[in-house]
Amino acid sequence: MKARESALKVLYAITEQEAYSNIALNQQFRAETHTPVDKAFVTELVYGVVENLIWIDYVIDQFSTTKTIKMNPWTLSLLRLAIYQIFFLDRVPVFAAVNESVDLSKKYCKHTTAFINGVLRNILRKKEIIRLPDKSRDLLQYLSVKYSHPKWLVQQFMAQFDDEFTESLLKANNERPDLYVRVNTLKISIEDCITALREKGITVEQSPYIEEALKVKGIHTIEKLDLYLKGQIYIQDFSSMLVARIMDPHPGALIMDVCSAPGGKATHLAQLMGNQGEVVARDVHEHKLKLIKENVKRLGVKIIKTEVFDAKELDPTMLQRADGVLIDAPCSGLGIIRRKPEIKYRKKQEDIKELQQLQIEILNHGAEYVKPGGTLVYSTCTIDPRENHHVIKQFLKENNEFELEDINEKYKALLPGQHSEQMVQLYPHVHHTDGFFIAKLIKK
Ligand SMILES: C[S@@+](CC[C@H](N)C(=O)[O-])C[C@H]1O[C@@H](n2cnc3c(N)ncnc32)[C@H](O)[C@@H]1O
Repeated sequence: MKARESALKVLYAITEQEAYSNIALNQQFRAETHTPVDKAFVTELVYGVVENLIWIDYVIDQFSTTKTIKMNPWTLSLLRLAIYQIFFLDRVPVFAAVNESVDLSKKYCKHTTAFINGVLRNILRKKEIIRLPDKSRDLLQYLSVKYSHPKWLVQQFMAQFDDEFTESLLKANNERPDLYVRVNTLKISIEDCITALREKGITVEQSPYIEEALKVKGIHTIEKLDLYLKGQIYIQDFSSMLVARIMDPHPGALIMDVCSAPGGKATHLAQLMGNQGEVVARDVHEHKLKLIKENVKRLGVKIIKTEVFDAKELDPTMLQRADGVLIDAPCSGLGIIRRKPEIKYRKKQEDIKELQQLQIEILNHGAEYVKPGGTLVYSTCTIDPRENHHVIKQFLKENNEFELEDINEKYKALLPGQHSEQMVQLYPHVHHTDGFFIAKLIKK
């Protein structure tokens, strides 16, 4: 199958069947063989279209008599694919972008071939006259179309941040994130890992903040690398690595990770503990425990005990026993739009309130497992204060036996950028990491 056809199928799965971009791409690559260059092209097309969906539809709606909302999904996907290539990919000849969409329509939506051809040629003829909404008259509409974020989300960001900050954030959300791997020091030294990666022709930059965090460039499929298969590296964003570092567990400790699948932070905790002590890794979804177990095995971790457990329930057998409890809470994911661009179209305003309730409930139960003098770490991959600062403030109001530790003071050396509060909030456009939040509380 050719690259554009694969991209079309993945796009259809994302927009019509609620698939996640990364999972749908992996499934397509398992089903169809592509060269590394083609895989990179399919990935670029899929992410590019999803990131710019509102802008692309805005353009189509200006030139088509049938509006996008009423279009057959295959027709719409083919138009979106061609338009992304015409406007965003200089290296793709315009005729190739148009002809391939027209050709594919003969297989997927025969009755609209002439329509697709007509709309695309119309856009090509008049593309110089396309105008964004007027920024000075309607900033909200302008930002929503230009950076393809739904209006409610832009409005929410504008209420939380100033206009300049909001625009930089929206822009960064459409950029590709850096790829980080964590060196699994249970299996290889950092130096040897860097050397081995470089020998494969991979560009490696060691983080100045966390020594085991390596920024890597120039790899097509990291999962096929020998180092990966041998469990010497784990794919994990820098911001996620901060969590285990800030939990700062000692060898021999008992740590509970109550929302732990697929086990990124749990395995990092075990690594920092030198495989001594115990990490109880729980998740509510039984099928996700398999992912933790696979990672544990590959990484050579010996101290993780996996358990299915709903963190909304209280476990009376664990009360005040843990040295550390990690709540890496389910959240809106508004900090990882760069990785999963479909998040911005799927989340709804009302989801945030529901999530906040769940987060508070899980945090309250997790707190019960912390022994006096022990640690409670709360983290999310969102930038919404209602899921972050507000959750912690409410918790502290109701639990005066806990107090905030000043992460900024104690772990300054680990943190990129300037921070002015005890909790840490990272933003993609400021810190070049995922949007991420961490708070650390100590039980008196
Ligand atoms: C942010 S992810 C955890 C990522 C993980 N800590 C890591 O570093 O790999 C949140 C996890 O919480 C789990 N989850 C959601 N609701 C839960 C609940 N009520 N009890 C336990 N786990 C839950 C989800 O299945 C998901 O795996």
